[in-house]
Amino acid sequence: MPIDTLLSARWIIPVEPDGLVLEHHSLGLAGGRIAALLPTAEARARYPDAAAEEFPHHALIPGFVNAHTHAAMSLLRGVADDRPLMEWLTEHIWPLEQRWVDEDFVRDGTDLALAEMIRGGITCFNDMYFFPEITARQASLCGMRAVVGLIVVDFPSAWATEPDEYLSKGLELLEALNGDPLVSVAFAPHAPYSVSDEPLSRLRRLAAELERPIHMHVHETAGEIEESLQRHGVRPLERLAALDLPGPGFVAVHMTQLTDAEIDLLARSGTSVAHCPESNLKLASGFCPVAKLVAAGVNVAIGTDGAASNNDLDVMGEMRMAALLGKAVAGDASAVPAPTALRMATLNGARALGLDGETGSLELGKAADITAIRLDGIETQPLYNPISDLVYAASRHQVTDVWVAGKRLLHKRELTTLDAVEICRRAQDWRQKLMP
Ligand SMILES: CSC[C@H]1O[C@@H](n2cnc3c(O)ncnc32)[C@H](O)[C@@H]1O
Ligand SMILES: [Zn+2]
Repeated sequence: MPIDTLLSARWIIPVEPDGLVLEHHSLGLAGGRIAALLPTAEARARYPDAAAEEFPHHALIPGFVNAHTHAAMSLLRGVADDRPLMEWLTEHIWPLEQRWVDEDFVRDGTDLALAEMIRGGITCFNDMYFFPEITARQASLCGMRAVVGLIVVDFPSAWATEPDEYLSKGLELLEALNGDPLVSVAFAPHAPYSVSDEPLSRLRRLAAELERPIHMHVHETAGEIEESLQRHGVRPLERLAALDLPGPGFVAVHMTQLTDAEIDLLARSGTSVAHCPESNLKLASGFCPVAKLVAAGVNVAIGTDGAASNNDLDVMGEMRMAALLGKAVAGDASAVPAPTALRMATLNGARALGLDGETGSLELGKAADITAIRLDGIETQPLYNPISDLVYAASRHQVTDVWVAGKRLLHKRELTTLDAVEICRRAQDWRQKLMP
């Protein structure tokens, strides 16, 4: 296919190979895919007919992958701050969800999250929430890449009443999305403490048969371990291992409580960890031992969690926090260096979701999921090393342009497929309803 678009930038950071920074290079796109990566002078001579765009002060990087979120919870941002997980969930969030969550809530909350994520350079998110068909529809309408969770939980909600119904509705969605180029599904049992063995075994069999990932909160707090020891006589991961859940398609979210033997189990099984440092800090859940996991060979990705426990959907911010916190927890300033943090926020997220053949790095043949970040402002001067600036100094406000599968969703900080004014108006309506 002939090159249709040439994006020329001061820096291109492909993420694979690790740490590489290319100066004055261009990406050639063809039909929404990366078809060329070469020095700009050569690219201009070779592809004179391509639509050319210059990014003279920018780095082009792979779009960020948000490996764990609850997009629609953006409408609950700030409703119950400064509480620990179980009090936050059982006394505030779950009652609000029982009262308010319906198709309209998920539509408007997802749109708000999509707008925030795109403006933050995110091109793919892994979601877990009620009414996943609405999340899938909204992601698809705006052109975002998404993995939508087929949720399973023992308690009833406005979406389904019991595990069998959650699973059968989920399978209907899987069928409806079959062949969708941007939106796919993962099985998403909520947590070990909220899903019983029987539905876990059933979804584990389905996930293997249908080759879909499993996405679950695991070992989020010390209280979760205590409760499992009392109820089941074993720690949650041991129970999940007995049910054969850990494996290359398993995405374990949080993982703040880990023994060395458990880290070994994660590494041996090929399980990915979705690290959500800001949510873990805000709920005082604990610290994920990222440096130990990386050293053991575990694929560590980065998630924001929902906006009700964070309170933003900013993967760049999480990437910086992951690098800083990783060093502090390890007691080693060389732990989680900047290129590792950038890889966690991009390619490792794609790998956790089984999408590393498609996205997560700027490599030939992959989808053109690209983020442009301007690095000539005061905040990133003088610039010695663009990867250092991206991780330790820059912020999401420097993101100017975002493409998913070659389609530009953000142009000079303006959303091209979402109506920002209408999204804010609807968010305000919800605020009025929830807290009149
Ligand atoms: C079954 S839909 C997802 C469910 O998860 C809740 N949730 C949001 N953040 C967290 C978290 O950090 N730990 C556990 N559960 C969380 C959300 O409110 C939905 O009810
Ligand atoms: Zn979560």
